[in-house]
Amino acid sequence: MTPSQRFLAACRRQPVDRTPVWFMRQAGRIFPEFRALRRQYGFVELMQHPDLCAEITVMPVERLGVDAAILFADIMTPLQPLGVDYRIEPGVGPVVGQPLAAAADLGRLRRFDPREELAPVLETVRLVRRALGDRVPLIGFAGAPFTLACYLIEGRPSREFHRARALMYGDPAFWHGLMERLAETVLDYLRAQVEAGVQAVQLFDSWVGGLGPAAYRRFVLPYSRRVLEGLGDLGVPRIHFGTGNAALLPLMAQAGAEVVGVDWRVDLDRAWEAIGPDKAIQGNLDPAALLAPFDQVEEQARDVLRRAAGRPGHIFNLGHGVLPETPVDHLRRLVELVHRVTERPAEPEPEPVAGA
Ligand SMILES: Cc1c2[nH]c(c1CCC(=O)O)Cc1[nH]c(c(CCC(=O)O)c1C)Cc1[nH]c(c(CCC(=O)O)c1C)Cc1[nH]c(c(C)c1CCC(=O)O)C2
Repeated sequence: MTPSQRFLAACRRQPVDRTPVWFMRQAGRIFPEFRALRRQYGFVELMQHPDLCAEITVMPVERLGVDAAILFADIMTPLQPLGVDYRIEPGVGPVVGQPLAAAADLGRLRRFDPREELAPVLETVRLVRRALGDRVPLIGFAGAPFTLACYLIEGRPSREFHRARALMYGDPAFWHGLMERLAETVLDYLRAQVEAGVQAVQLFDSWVGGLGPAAYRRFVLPYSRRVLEGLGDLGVPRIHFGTGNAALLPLMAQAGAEVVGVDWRVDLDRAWEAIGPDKAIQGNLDPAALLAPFDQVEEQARDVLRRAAGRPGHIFNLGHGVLPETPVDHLRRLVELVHRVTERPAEPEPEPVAGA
């Protein structure tokens, strides 16, 4: 098995020579070169430069030795052609110019072809595939309809997304109309990424943990399912990630992905029981552990691996994105540790059959 096959094999719960590892938010923020670029370009402007985005995407593969690259873009990227004006404010996050408040606002959302209006992102995919060759696969991604709806309604990051949740219960016609448009947009965008060459996709539902299971089932699951099932004919593994509420895991596992990404608030073995043995699992080291001395990182990482117990279908990752102040060297040593601890003897070559 070559390193290039490890990640995709684990997504399909096939045996691997070492547990594959990559980190959410590995592209950008932790590298000084990225911070220098950001002094030159606004985040949205940077998206118009496929050559630079490709370079940022490939950087963690070279520096950290991870088993997959993730496209450098943002969950907000497809919202601009949809007609939503936003900026990324350093230290805050996405800020939307005119948040949506009622069904009448849905008329502001445009229909668009991602192949045309997000051409620079798709060009980044093609450049990265060329640069990586068969070293490691490239993961594409999008924000899930719920998490995007939260930003569109609140207008900026919020701890609990009260306004979004209130509108969800109080104006279901608006809510379902918005979720339908977002599901359609995200599906079309992800299909375009796969056509351009991404080899797996991750749907980020970062803020979904603010909901309980009944609300999730009614207001969110149908739309995440529409996106994930709508990719089914393309044959690429689908990863479905959410944070904050382990009680949602059995429902998230029903949305149509092969892999469920779990945060650090649940033990990996318990999470695997919750999603079922027919799913692969991704996670779940606490990103804050990486700010501690490396012997603590090692202890926490070994605990995750012990709970995975060598079962096929574990992709090592953090429970959420890499924190910006994480020492790059800790990440590099963590990749090496996961590979070393999980190394399995190569499968013996089958004996040639005499006379065949
Ligand atoms: C909620 C969310 C966002 N963006 C994303 C999510 C889902 C994952 C998660 O929950 O962490 C996803 C994302 N954003 C970015 C990527 C690129 C690939 C990667 O490294 O994983 C990915 C996969 C680049 C980025 N997206 C952003 C940056 C920092 C931009 C800057 O330099 O100002 C990067 C590298 C901006 C952004 N974009 C967002 C926030 C909250 C912020 C600001 C805070 C931050 O730095 O994380 C929204």
